[in-house]
Amino acid sequence: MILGVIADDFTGGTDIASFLVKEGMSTIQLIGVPEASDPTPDADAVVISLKSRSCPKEEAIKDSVAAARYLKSQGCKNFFFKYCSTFDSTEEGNIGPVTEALMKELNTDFTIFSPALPVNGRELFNGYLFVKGLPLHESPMKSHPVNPMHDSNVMRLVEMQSSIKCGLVNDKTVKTGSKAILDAIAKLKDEGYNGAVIDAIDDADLYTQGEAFKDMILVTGGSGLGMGLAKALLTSSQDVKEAQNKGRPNYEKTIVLSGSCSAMTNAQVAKYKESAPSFVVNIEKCVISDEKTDEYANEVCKWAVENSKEKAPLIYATANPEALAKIQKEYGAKASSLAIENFFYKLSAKLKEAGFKKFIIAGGETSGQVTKALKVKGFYIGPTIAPGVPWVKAVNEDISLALKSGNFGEIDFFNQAQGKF
Ligand SMILES: Nc1ncnc2c1ncn2[C@@H]1O[C@H](COP(=O)(O)OP(=O)(O)OP(=O)(O)O)[C@@H](O)[C@H]1O
Ligand SMILES: O=C(O)[C@@H](O)C(=O)CO
Repeated sequence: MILGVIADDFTGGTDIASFLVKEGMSTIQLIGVPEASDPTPDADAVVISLKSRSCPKEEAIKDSVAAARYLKSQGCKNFFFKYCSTFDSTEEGNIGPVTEALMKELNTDFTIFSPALPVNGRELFNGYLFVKGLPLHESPMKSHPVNPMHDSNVMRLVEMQSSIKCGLVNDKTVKTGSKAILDAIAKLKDEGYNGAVIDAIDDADLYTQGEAFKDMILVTGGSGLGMGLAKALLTSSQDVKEAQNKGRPNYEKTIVLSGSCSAMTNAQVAKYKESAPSFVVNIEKCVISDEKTDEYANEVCKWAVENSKEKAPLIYATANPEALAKIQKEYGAKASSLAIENFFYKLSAKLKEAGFKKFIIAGGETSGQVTKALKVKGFYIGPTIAPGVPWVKAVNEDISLALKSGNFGEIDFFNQAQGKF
């Protein structure tokens, strides 16, 4: 194994995995930490996807350290803690605490924070994160249902969450080259820093970062750095098609499930509804009780079977910021999001029983629930649908999935995913 990745959610895991595969690294993604007795994964890169992004820091630390220990036991020397390119972690978030715990576990005294993903509009300049040209706290991320972002300064976010003293390597230094980056880090270390945010405004910056950090035991960041690191770590050129083969999708009964309320998913849902059968989830029916949710999931599954024609039917809870604020006021933010997640969990198990084999899912948490319900243990990473969204094929079931991060993909994504790959 060349690289071990600990991803804090499912779509985040498939996102980085797709960039690794695109550089020619054969990659397998595992759901949660495997048992020691499970077969050793045979791939250049192993991505362990957790569901730790929004959970209390103690739980996130426990799961992330367990993942690091497993990777270590498989001979891994290069570790990557993958979180969202929009940081998705408020003052109370766990990126800082998990990073500190991983540094301790891996016995290293310095790491870097590099969330940028320019191909999807997430750029870092002077330590400030921008989303499609807007500072993070002014972007649609300000009204995220679980992690609303109110600060765009990544150094400040890291220091608010942890005891890491976090400096900056700015874009001017990155553009000077990998040696300049390492010199800047040596200087920061002398000044007592044990972490640094690294700017990147384009892919070239990320390849330079990969070159600089290929010998760093632990790096943290988004899938952009994964691309840079994969290129730097691979010693010979690889056959990308070959690396993607095991993850190519089957062509069977397909369903689209959307539990993301991101701006892009709202637009994608609106577009897809124009030409495909669609069903909007009634939150009221999901908050009453587990039993009622189960009954409701049966009803919705029946609708999906009856409406499974040429185009895959869409079932969505996706709401715009105003509608979401109203729901959250009425039922509570946590209670409503958990109720929707529980609904998608129940529904997907029923859809599988009803013969659906291809799942296109929007939203990281939602993908986590669906994957769990489908009893998928891991995936082979296949061809890319949009930057950061590959088709993946379950290692233990005849099921293909496209797990889309909330804001990823173009407006016609749900149609594109149903094309030929
Ligand atoms: N109508 C709704 N009312 C309340 N909560 C909702 C509604 N629709 C979705 N949610 C909740 O919002 C959350 C969306 O998170 P999810 O991770 O699935 O999407 P995302 O944050 O846009 O994606 P990503 O993490 O990949 O960027 C989930 O917990 C989901 O249950
Ligand atoms: O980094 C990203 O933007 C995505 O992989 C993600 O983590 C969103 O859930």
